[in-house]
Amino acid sequence: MPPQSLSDLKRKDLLQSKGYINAEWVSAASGATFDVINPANLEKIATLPEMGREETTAAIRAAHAAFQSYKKTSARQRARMLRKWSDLCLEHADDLALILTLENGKTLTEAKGEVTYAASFLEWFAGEAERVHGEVVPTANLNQRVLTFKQPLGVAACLAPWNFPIAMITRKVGAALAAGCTTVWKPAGETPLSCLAQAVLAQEAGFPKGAINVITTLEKVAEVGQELCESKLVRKLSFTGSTRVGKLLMQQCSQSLKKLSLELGGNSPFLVFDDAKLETAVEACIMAKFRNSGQTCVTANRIFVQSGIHDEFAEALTKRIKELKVGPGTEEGVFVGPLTHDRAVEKAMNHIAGMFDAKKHGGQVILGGEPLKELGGYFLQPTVITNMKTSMMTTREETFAPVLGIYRFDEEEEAIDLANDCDVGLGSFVITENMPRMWRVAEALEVGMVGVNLGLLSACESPFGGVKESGYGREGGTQGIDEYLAVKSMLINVAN
Ligand SMILES: NC(=O)c1ccc[n+]([C@@H]2O[C@H](COP(=O)([O-])OP(=O)(O)OC[C@H]3O[C@@H](n4cnc5c(N)ncnc54)[C@H](O)[C@@H]3O)[C@@H](O)[C@H]2O)c1
Ligand SMILES: O=CCCC(=O)O
Repeated sequence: MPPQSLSDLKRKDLLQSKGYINAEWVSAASGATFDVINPANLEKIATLPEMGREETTAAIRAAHAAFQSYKKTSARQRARMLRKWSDLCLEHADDLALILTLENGKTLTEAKGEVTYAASFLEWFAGEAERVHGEVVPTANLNQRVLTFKQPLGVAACLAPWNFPIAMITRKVGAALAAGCTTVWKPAGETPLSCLAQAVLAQEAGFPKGAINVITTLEKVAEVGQELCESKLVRKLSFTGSTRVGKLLMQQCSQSLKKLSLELGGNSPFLVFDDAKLETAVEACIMAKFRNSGQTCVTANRIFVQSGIHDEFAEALTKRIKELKVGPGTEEGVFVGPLTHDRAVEKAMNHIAGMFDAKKHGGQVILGGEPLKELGGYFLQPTVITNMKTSMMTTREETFAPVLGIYRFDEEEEAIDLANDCDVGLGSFVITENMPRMWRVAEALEVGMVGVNLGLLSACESPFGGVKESGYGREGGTQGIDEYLAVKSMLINVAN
């Protein structure tokens, strides 16, 4: 039987119930706490300090003090610590996955996949650390030489979301520490435990006192966020989460003109053309839609299907979705776990049956459409709606749930226009066997990432990020580390 509760952890010290500041596990000065809830059964699994401005300031100061010596470490030293941290993640993958499943809801299989994904960023940035270099630039003035080098920005605030709490923290922190920055982490209040477990492993990997600090908060998130944005000691802020909060953080960072990376909401189009292989289209759609129960920033949100394959695709997809088992992530065979919090269920139900609902506008719910209250947690039936119209709410806003709406189109240009008629542009998927079309469509889509004949856009080697209101900056890839570095140029007089 798979592990079921936190008492099944093999390494008990991975479960921490305090914040982490300057290499010490600390409570909130006020003594306030908040509870972490298992979304599969709504039971309390932990109680953590409700930290605010005071603890955030202390964490920033600790990171700033640590930066003075950490910035002088060699890239090789930093790479070795990152590699060790990566190895520790893989060694304790079962425990990390269990913590993740219990606080986020995703299945143990997916959680293990996320741990491997998280570790891959640490290994990737270990390599990148040693490849940071400047250039010698030819000059018109022969009495001068110009060269550049790159230096760490300073303290980096890393704000992780609840949908991928382990991988999003390593994607940010791995790059920051590789670059020579020190860090303050702010996990989402729903899922702080897996970040704290990562802090335990990072500490074990040898990162010095103050290089890693973790602030835990649920109710005081606005206060903590504001302090991280406004502090002049913080030189970089990286946030993954909603566009609403991303805009707020950008405003708050304007006073200190911090460098920002914002990986915000998406509304990924999934385009199936008549020439697609049916099985490829169905399997890619299952992955793109049902990974993490639809709570992924690149989740396929608008499924555009060409008329010639539309009915066959809708039928095959619905048949396949009926096979997906819904239940707690710790149960064997489950493919779709609960949503992570009650707001997610509410939002999805609004998209299906709210004021601007799909049903009212002529959508046909051909599968699901209701919460699964009898399961005891934040569960929703996997839902398929056909006859989708652009007037519906889910056309404009990502649903972030296992709700799949299918739109019909006739021409390639029409599909591109529909896909681009959107304020955000993060992920996209194109299913076609026609190579010239693949290029045409990929180049025309206003997004940061395109998946062709697959349903997953996640790889540490590939730059991850968006355009439009999906934010800016890239994480992972060769670009990821540059977000934490400043280029300095040096002009040298070589005249005799
Ligand atoms: N891009 C992503 O990976 C991602 C992640 C989470 C949510 N979302 C989108 O956002 C929608 C709403 O989700 P939600 O209800 O959790 O969103 P939200 O806007 O309430 O919060 C999003 C995240 O921002 C943090 N946050 C909230 N207010 C903050 C503040 N003032 N300062 C600093 N951090 C703050 C929260 O801890 C949370 O992690 C989802 O349905 C989805 O569309 C996207
Ligand atoms: O949801 C945000 C990140 C998902 C991913 O990296 O695949």
